[in-house]
Amino acid sequence: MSTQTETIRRITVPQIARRKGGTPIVSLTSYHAHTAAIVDKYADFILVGDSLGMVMHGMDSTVGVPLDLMIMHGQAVVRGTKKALIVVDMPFGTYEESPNMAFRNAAKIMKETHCGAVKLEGGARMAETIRFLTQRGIPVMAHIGLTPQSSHVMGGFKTQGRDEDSWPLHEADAKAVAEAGAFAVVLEGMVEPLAARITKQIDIPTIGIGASADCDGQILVLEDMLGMNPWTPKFVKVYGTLGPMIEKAVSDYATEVKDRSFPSEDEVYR
Ligand SMILES: Nc1nc(=O)c2c([nH]1)NC[C@@H]1CN(c3ccc(C(=O)N[C@@H](CCC(=O)O)C(=O)O)cc3)CN21
Ligand SMILES: CC(C)C(=O)C(=O)O
Ligand SMILES: [Mg+2]
Repeated sequence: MSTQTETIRRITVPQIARRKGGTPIVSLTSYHAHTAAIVDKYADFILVGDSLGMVMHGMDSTVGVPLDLMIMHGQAVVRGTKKALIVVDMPFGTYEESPNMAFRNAAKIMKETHCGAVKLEGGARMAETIRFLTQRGIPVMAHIGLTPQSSHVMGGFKTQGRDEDSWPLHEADAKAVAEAGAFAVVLEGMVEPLAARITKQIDIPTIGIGASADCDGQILVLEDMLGMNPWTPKFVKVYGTLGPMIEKAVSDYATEVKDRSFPSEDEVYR
């Protein structure tokens, strides 16, 4: 059980906010208790991302992810960790309609998972909601640039800011979420110079994914950097080879079952 005191012992929202311009903030996603326990040793915050719909459940976008699924994975990650701040993504359709709706669903996520903050997608258009939530006790991480929940409007997962004429809009989004009280903002899938500019223009930490090394922190999807994802966008650096390792283990097992070398003396009861 995660008690209130344990929650306070974790890295806090103000501690993350104070990292602006300091040592880069380390973050990864996690959806699973045991892997989150490993990530917890190194990450400042862990995101239970709605990318779990695609990674864990084979969906082709994040649009179909239900709130209850986010809550179940959020609970798993909170149970498996003790140090990192846990941030849970609000899934599509649970916050856009009104600040009231957003508060109701964000409060449900926080009460049922004991996470420390929520994240939602959108810039200027979500500013009123971000202010409403933070003023009522719910810390909000914002997310601008490539916002996967809007992929149907954008026509896919498209890098943002390729046309310099669009930069003022992205800069206005960043300023609007900072001004509204977001404690940090994810900059996803935008050209490097735009992400670097935004990082200088606002006083909350920027967390980059497919953005810039000048961001105040970086995040990747854990399974992508572990080498478990068959498709990897350009911004992913693959640090591990879990896909091939799983394949080797499963194929060795299949061979040994068929030739009856598993189970051996060591794995049976006498
Ligand atoms: N496993 C996983 N990793 C992620 O980073 C991730 C998800 N899932 N699901 C939600 C979103 C979707 N994301 C994506 C998915 C694909 C591209 C992609 O294919 N990008 C192209 C660039 C296209 C362009 O430049 O317009 C690429 O080639 O990298 C980018 C972000 C990031 N998020
Ligand atoms: C990629 C990160 C920022 C995210 O929103 C997710 O994993 O859902
Ligand atoms: Mg997400």
